[in-house]
Amino acid sequence: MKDIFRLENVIHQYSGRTVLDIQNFEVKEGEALALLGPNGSGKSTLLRILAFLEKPTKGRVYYDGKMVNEPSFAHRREVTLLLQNSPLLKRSVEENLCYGLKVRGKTSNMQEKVRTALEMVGLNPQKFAKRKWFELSGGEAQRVALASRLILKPRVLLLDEPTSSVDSESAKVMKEAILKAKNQWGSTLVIVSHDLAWIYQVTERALSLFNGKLINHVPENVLSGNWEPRNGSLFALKLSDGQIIMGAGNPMESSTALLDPKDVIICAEKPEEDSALNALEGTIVSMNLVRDTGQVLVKTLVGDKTISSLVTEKSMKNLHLHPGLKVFLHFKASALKWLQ
Ligand SMILES: Nc1ncnc2c1ncn2[C@@H]1O[C@H](COP(=O)(O)OP(=O)(O)OP(=O)(O)O)[C@@H](O)[C@H]1O
Repeated sequence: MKDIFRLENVIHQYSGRTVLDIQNFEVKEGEALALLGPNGSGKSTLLRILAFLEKPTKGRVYYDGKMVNEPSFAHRREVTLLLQNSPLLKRSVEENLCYGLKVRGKTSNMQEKVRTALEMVGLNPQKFAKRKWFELSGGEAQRVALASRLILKPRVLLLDEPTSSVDSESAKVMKEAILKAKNQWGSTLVIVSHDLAWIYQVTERALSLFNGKLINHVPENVLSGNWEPRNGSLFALKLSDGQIIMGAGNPMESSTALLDPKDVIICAEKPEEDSALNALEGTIVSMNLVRDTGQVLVKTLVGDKTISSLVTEKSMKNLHLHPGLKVFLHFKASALKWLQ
């Protein structure tokens, strides 16, 4: 598969403050990529750069193998962005859907295309085509916004928190519509979402952003705070409930550690005391099946931190894990990796 996007040494700043710093980043044509990361880590900024709505302060952006200096109409008509609450035109549903086609001069068979696009997002065309923008629920409005992108059969569909303010039925229908676009037309998908269960059902690869940097392909635990030196090469981070996380290594200037969820083991009982091993007591707050892997991403609240662990479905059943359950998280101090 060829690269549809390639970014090289991209830096983006607002008022002199660097919010993105990406050395290399590629998106393959036809793939579905998840962009994860905490609030303010730069995900939306990266999507706006990919949508050619912003030009990075420094660095090179390649689209379809060619470096883009000044984005043209041709770029923008192939790449479309859907936001959390994408505004609709103050017109009927049908007119909203036709707008993009008209701008692109694709005015043949518009009625037919409107019908297909509405059906794709689970809205009955007879019921919805003539409705005004204010005669829709939040979920329906977002589905219309998605349909108005899908009708264009976009080469690239960028989605920024597409389901965060919709009902679960709309989220399910939107997932199916997006997958159809990928499977039928080969649309490339880049999706930002905090809904891990939803995003893992749509995407096949995930990258995480932290402080504007791409750090990993799995949802990492980011443990930041005041790491204090302890005996030997151990450092300690005190949590709000008095428990302490121990990390081994040399944090230097950095005060942020990454912990792979695969390295965090869930135990029902308190493990034996060992300074090189962490054993933290917490309460499970959520559990999501990770698509195709047979693993479950379990989030546990420990003091003021939420720590994710990946467990197999089998051990989930053996341990009778469920939200609300008190558990112990077990991981080696050496499992922490320091972000420089
Ligand atoms: N137009 C802007 N002007 C100034 N600062 C901005 C602008 N847009 C974003 N920022 C800042 O850039 C940083 C990255 O923001 P961005 O919205 O890309 O993060 P995000 O990961 O999408 O966050 P969230 O998940 O909360 O939407 C933040 O510190 C934000 O305040």
